[in-house]
Amino acid sequence: MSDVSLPDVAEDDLYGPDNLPYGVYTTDAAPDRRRIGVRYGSWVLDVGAAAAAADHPWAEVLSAPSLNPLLAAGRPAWREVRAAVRSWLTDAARREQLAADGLLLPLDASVTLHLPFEVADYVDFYASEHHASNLGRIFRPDSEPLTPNWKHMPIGYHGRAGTVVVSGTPVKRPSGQRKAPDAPVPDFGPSRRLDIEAEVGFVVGGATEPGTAVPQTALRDHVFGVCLLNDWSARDLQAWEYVPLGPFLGKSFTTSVSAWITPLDALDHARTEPPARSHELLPYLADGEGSGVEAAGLDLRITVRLNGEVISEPPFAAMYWTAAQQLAHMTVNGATLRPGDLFGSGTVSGPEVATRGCLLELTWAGRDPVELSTGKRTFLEDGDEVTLSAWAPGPNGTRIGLGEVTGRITPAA
Ligand SMILES: O=C(O)/C=C/C(=O)CC(=O)CC(=O)O
Ligand SMILES: [Ca+2]
Ligand SMILES: [Mg+2]
Repeated sequence: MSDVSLPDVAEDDLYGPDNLPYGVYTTDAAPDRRRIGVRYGSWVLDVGAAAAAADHPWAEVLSAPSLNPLLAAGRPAWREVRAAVRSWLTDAARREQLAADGLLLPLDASVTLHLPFEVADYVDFYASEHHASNLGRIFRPDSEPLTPNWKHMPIGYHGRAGTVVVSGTPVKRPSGQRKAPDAPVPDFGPSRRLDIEAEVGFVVGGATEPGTAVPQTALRDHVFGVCLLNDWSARDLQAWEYVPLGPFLGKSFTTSVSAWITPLDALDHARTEPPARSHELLPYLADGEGSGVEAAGLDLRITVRLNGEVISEPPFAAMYWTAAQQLAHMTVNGATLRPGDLFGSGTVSGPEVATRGCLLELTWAGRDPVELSTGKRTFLEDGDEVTLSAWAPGPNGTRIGLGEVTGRITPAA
């Protein structure tokens, strides 16, 4: 008889057998040995060691210190590994054996989670009509809220892959050029308008050759899974620098992602129709019948907490552009994909105030502070902690947890 407590999950666990997200962890006993883990309830499976013990064909890829080799292996590998892990973890005797062998460990303080993949290229989109209209009104009050291109293509920019960090990493307040609208010249100093952006990140695998356009129908061949993403944004730096090339230093200092990557295959019950289109789309972006991709929208329910208090609940189902359209658009010019590419959805904002995904919108540029039990907030103060969490509908009324991404603001140097 083994003396380990039985690893099991309740039916309503956010991390049951229909979820099985991937992460990378170390233990206090082996702090230098990064391993790929699959989360099962409040347990983590050492999937490389479990696959090696089972002589699984993808054992070598699963024994890497990051998810990149698995991302490179492509969809057939993702499916085979997911099916194998599911079969191991839904077999109670096998689970008990894995725990007895030390391959299924409690997710406790002795386990440290790391950035699960090396980020190749990072792109951030701007796909919520509510967010884009609100930002247009705030940043460009004398123009139409949406630019003329907005409903014809998913607008995006290339971000800084090297500053993507895992949940829990402190976020140092950036310094830079700030210029108030009525000031004659800019000054330099710590951002006074530090903000969040609640987003969903899409993790890409399966490389392409230069010159290849990836159609929407290939979404599942290239999107391995989703994470939560906070695109920390210094609004004062951004407002002064962004004309005419777009966001730069105001967003490149830190981008935080959740430690667990939920496979796209775990989100089948969350698929939804995107909103109705008011403009006819070019064929490579057409949805519904024209695209061959049914229901590429996703019903993910996000919660934003500031110092533990809920300040917003952005609905991902309200996004105008889908991940399939974003993937098709970012490769339509023949740009390659690399394993580890990451694209952000853009800030997720719904139609109501309490569903807006950033403080700039929630407070209308500081005019209407958010009320916390500890006082009012316009933008973030040093010591503030922001946590995004989310879940999606799963089979039979269950919920699929998308983990959380958290970060605390530390003072500028
Ligand atoms: O409209 C602008 O000038 C700027 C918009 C953003 O800050 C958007 C951005 O990072 C994209 C997004 O998250 O939706
Ligand atoms: Ca953003
Ligand atoms: Mg960023």
